Amino acid sequence: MGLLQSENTRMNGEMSTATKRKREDEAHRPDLNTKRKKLLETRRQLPIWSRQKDIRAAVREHDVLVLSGETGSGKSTQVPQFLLDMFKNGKIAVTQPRRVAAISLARRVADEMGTPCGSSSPASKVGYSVRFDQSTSPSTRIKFLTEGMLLQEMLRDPQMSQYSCVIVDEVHERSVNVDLLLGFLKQLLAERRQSKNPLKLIVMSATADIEMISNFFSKAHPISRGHTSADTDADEVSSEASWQGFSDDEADGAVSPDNKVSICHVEGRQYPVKTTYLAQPTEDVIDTALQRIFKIHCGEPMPGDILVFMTGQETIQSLQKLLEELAENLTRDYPKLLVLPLFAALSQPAQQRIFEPAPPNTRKVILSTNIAETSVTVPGVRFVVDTGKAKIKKFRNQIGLDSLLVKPISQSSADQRRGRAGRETAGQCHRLYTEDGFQAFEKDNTPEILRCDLSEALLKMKARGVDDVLNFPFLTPPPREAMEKALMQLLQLGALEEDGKISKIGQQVARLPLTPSLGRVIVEAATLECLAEVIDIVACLSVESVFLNVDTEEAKEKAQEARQRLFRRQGDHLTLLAAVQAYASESSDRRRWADDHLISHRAMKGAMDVRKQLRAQCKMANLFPDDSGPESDNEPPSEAKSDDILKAFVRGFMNNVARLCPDGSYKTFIGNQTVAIHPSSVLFGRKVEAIMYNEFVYTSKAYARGVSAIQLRWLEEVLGS
Ligand SMILES: Nc1ncnc2c1ncn2[C@@H]1O[C@H](COP(=O)(O)OP(=O)(O)OP(=O)(O)O)[C@@H](O)[C@H]1O
Repeated sequence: MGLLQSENTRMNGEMSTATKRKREDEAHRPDLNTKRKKLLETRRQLPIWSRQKDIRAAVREHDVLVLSGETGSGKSTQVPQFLLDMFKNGKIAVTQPRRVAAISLARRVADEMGTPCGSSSPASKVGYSVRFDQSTSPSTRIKFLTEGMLLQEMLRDPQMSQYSCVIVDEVHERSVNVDLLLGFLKQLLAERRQSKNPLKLIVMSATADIEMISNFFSKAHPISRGHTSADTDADEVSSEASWQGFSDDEADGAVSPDNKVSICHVEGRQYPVKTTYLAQPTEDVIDTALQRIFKIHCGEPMPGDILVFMTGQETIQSLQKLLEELAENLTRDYPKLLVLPLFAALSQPAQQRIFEPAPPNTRKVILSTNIAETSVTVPGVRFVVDTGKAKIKKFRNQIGLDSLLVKPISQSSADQRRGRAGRETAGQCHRLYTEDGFQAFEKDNTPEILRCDLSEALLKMKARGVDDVLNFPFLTPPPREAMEKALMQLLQLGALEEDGKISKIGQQVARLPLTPSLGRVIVEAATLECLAEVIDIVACLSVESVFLNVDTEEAKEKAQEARQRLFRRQGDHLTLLAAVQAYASESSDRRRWADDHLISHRAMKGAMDVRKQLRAQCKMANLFPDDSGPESDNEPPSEAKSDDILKAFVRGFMNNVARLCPDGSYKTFIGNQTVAIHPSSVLFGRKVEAIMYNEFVYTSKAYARGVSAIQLRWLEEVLGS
């Protein structure tokens, strides 16, 4: 009876929650509708609007459409909506290179369609899926995903049966993931062509090599005709009803499956962007950026936010500090400045702050890496300041590792950056390099597949059943040597069997949203029964730096004192664990605790999010010893467990081990390169038998970051296992 009663109460509770949600949905509906109607006016002005019939016809005609069009012409937001009615029985997937774009586009398209976004309501038609954050509903019809997430989905459902159409957006970025996706999709198109559920593919970009992509899929059949935003075809957009219904008779089912490719080009951009260059190259780009930002701020009328493209987190944070100091001295004659950073390691909510309007009489200045370069529209931005540089991942053969190097961007990237202005009104793009400098940039981005470690890509291919990776249909085949190296690494990790087939461990690693090395660490930790602790550390490694940078001597002393209790003599990994555990067990005021310890509260919140997601994923994969998941949250590990934690890391990072040499330097096992412990490490200045590190960075010299002391005999032990 008691059970029944509580069951009843639970059901009543559920019913009332469902009813409440329905009521809330209904209460919001007029709002959503008003917003939709208002946005419809804006959408009608987009250059792509008048091309909807062409685009639908092209999709109907062939399985593949390659669509090019200026930045801001409306590709990412409009094409999925144009096609929605053609695919009544399946979803549309839209891939993006980065999560910030996937989320903001999902929100925008949901607003344009007058539907709630993501998991906020079971009726929501638009959702998104990015690493560590999935937000969809049972009614999702259009799903924005990062390329990596679609690849993950492909492992679970190789036929991608839930999708009738895949849109691969911003293909010019040529990440490894996009190249892999195109190869898989080419194979899948052929397979599904024979089935009752054929697949359609649309590949889009403003700056990609259209011919090369269309040749990859097949011979091209151009259907393009010159068209500008002024050529609006009145019939097509005459009323809201025609937009809603799309019941034109060519719609459903009328497909002509073949392996030909349609090409469509949308001409015209909505608003002009004035581009300026420096007369002379600059020596100090941060200082030049600072001056330019203030020149715009003090000289240009409000409103008008500024988006600045920088190289990475460190340069962003130093410019942010300078800007904020100077902004304090501005007289009341000028508006206030609100400086917002944007880089990949920032937590999702912190990234989303850039989309919120600035307070009254305040100009937003967003300091971003290239993650805001494509696809995003930051409302309010009129001015783009481009330093012309980015951090690029490059595989260094000698040391067998990826490292990040600061390099000039490509012309295509520069045009994408410029394209972030002129989206809501006329804009300006301030290029902090000369016009000759621009001409000297490479035309397109070098495909990542030609310059980075391929182990993650190859593991994904193996997990998807591609055994003969050397003969995979790559858009640009990577060098054979790089492939062989990656296969060797996977073999070392135990992710492949001797015959090259994926192992059970490999399958487990491939399903985790982590690099093969970190994934292998997790699987090893499960065996060594220290999974909860290792997840805490991996969570910290997946977010921005947890320990705040301190630059003055005084701040350094203060930090040293405050953090003393957290520091572990074994190095950074166990120190991070101590920090997460102390933060998680702080029950009164976590923010104050973080401030007192000069720890980033934002990073810690992000790490807690990642920890939650990773725990759930490991539980699903039965990696915890029992069903219950991690037992205790915050118990400091014993000495033996601490060793096991580090051994788990050694298993995944065997190639990142260096031993102490008689001259006091550390030399890598592979490549015999000298590597110094980074000043940010708790091991900085210490001499230990050997070190293991997560990252290799090359600035003034070669540094190891994320470092712990290890014993050389562990290597044998770990390899033996
Ligand atoms: N979040 C937003 N807020 C305000 N306006 C937006 C937003 N998202 C899109 N828009 C408007 O819609 C237009 C089209 O955006 P969309 O992303 O579809 O263009 P695109 O052709 O894909 O551009 P790109 O190649 O630069 O990604 C923008 O120029 C802007 O006017």
